[in-house]
Amino acid sequence: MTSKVDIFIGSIIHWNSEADQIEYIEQAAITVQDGRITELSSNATHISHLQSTQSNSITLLSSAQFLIPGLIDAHIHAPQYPNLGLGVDLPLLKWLDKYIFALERKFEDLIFAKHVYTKVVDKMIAHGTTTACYFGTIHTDSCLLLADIVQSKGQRALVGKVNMTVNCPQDYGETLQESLEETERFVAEMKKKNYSMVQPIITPRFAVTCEMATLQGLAQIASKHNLPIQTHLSENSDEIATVLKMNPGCRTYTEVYERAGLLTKKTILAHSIHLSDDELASIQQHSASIVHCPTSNCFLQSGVCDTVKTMYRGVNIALGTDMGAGYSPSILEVMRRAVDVSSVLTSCRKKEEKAKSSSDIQNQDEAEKMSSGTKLRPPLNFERAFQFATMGGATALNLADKVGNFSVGKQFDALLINLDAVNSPVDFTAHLNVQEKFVKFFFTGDDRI
Ligand SMILES: Nc1nc2[nH]cnc2c(=O)[nH]1
Repeated sequence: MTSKVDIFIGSIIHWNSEADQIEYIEQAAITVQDGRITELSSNATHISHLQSTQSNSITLLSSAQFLIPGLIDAHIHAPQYPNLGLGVDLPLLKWLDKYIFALERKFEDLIFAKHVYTKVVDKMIAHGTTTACYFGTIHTDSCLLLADIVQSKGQRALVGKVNMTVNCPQDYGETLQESLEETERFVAEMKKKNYSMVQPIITPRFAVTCEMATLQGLAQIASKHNLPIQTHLSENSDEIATVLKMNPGCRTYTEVYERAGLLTKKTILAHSIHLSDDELASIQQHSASIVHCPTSNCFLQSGVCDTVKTMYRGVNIALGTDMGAGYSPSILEVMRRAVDVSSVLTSCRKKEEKAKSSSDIQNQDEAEKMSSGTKLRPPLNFERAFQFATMGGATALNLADKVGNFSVGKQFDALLINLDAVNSPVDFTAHLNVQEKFVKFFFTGDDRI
């Protein structure tokens, strides 16, 4: 029996990993068999011989349309969705105490959990997130329910049961034994479900709410089942101070995770803002990834992650909404913010350099030369932000053989963008080339009321 072949002809944009650059193809043909890409051609004419075969369906994209890979949100708290946009008044630790722990506690109730989790997964899919890495809560059964909902809606995801054993509110926390036993139960139940799209991920919340014994116990479970790990790292200065006080033998926050055995090539470190060069080197040596969450970092006044430096240190970067910190369920919005915060960081650095060199050498002309010299790298560009949201995310989530771009052999995991759709923020004009179409899509947000 021959299987059905689908062919899509038109403009595509994706990250070409071999060339390490974005690829804009004006007239591509993607051939898909049983959900997998079997051919990608930049010259659509060669597929004419297939058109007569009955089992083929051919989709011709209009000049206003193009395909991009599905977007990847590598850090999102599903239970915090009801808090989206609320609680802008407090920094991280106070924000968790005031808004988040009380909300997450409610997910013991499976009816409430089903209501929120159905809405959040629908919302993510509506924003083009075809793959997500979710934090749940400490409640094993509601995390299993989240996995059921994700699978039933056809999203690809990693789902984590959160662990927190110290510095917890009275009514939202676990003992060390409960935490490890419930994690084993979560993993066992997920294995039984054997979902095609959803996998478990080990999830120590962060080193403020997990003492070394918890971190080590979870690292052992991850190693035993060969599972990925997600946690938060170096998001906020009070958080870092607390972690270092709790672990006096460690010089840095990253070292706490390293000593626990939590840094692996399947480890995803959300935020990772205030890292020293040594910490970046250690993350790079373990081939762990970081998740940049600029909307959340602005919202909680956490600081600015230097993505350009992180990238040049050889660390893989993904993007995350970090919902319900922040204000947006959209990875497209996160891409734009990543570009914005990097531009601001670069211009501040330029100013600092200029001030430093003018006070150093007391010579305005020299100062001018130095400030625009080679020391400073250019800020993040939109194409690299797109790489973070696609291949960067796929690499972080250990899914680079399945999603992230349109390489042959991967799943056909794609978004059809139509600039001419009803209520499109773009006034589409036919003369746009494929690159201009992409730039319009990238930068043209629209908040009409
Ligand atoms: N942004 C954010 N940071 C955290 N660090 C520990 N828990 C959280 C959380 O829920 N959100």
